[in-house]
Amino acid sequence: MDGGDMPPRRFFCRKGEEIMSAKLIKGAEVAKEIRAELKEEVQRIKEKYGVEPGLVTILVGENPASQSYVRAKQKAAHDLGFYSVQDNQPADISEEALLALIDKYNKDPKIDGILIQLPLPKHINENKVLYAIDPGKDVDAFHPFNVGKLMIGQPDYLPCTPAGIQELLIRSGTETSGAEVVVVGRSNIVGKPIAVMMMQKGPGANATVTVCHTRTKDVQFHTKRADILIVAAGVTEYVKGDWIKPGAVVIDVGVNEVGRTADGKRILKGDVAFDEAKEVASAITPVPGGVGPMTITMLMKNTVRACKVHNNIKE
Ligand SMILES: Nc1nc(=O)c2c([nH]1)NC[C@@H]1CN(c3ccc(C(=O)N[C@@H](CCC(=O)O)C(=O)O)cc3)C=[N+]21
Repeated sequence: MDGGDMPPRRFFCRKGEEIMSAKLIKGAEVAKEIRAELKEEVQRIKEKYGVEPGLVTILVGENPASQSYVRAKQKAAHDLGFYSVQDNQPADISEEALLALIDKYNKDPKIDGILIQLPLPKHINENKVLYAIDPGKDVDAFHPFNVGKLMIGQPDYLPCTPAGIQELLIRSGTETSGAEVVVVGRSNIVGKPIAVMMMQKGPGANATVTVCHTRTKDVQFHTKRADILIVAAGVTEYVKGDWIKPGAVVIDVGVNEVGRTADGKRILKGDVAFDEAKEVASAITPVPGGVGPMTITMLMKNTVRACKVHNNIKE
């Protein structure tokens, strides 16, 4: 699926210096490993304590991409043996009714994690909704309380996509301490939190971080200096091969649907021009099969953690 099992192509870049095609950081495989670990943990918790992690995913409206993400989250929760609820609401649900729904799940002892799929319809104030989630059930870690705790290096929950990225860096053996990390994108969901996480103390971090965004004067100047380049720009194939320092590790957070196959499957491309980048980087995440599956896995991990906290399970 991630097209990565071709023999490495070799070519010569500078005098006699052999460059190989980049190693693929296969998020889909790492995600599978972690889910297998989580599944065992869920089993153990069920047997020993008689409780199961409970996750509700709330989807407002009928955006096809959102539907497909929510389906993937539900499937993952089901596969791990969670108690999982899919709550679909019409696009014209009032903000008041949505807040009431959140309150219901805040009070539901079977529910450990509440995920409200973003984006929400325009008539609903996203901030108001995110504030309404009980921070202890905020498995996305989007509530300002959890954002604040992350900022001071005391997170209860890590935001899922940044957590997945950090896990991939750790498991691929990438040295982060003292590394020049360049993040392209400043969203609240990816760019800002991953920048904060990479500069904290601790494993998979201790980096020097630069954040580029739409008002950055010379993005390439920065990306060319990166030992680790994290791209969450939301623009298809934005970063070209010659923007990358030879030997850099490239994390592509983009998920851009560029079309559909004859049988209706989504054709996805990242925010990095993969074919060029893989000839320059030492390691790179593919799209699909890179960061995306890790995001969902970290959501599962947060939900298991929430279940343990809610049931006073200390192991
Ligand atoms: N409250 C909230 N939490 C989120 O975590 C959240 C959200 N809203 N809104 C949208 C974004 C996007 N997102 C993705 C998750 C998994 C894949 C994923 O698994 N992608 C697969 C491909 C899936 C496909 O084929 O469509 C892959 O990259 O291999 C992608 C994107 C979570 N988000």
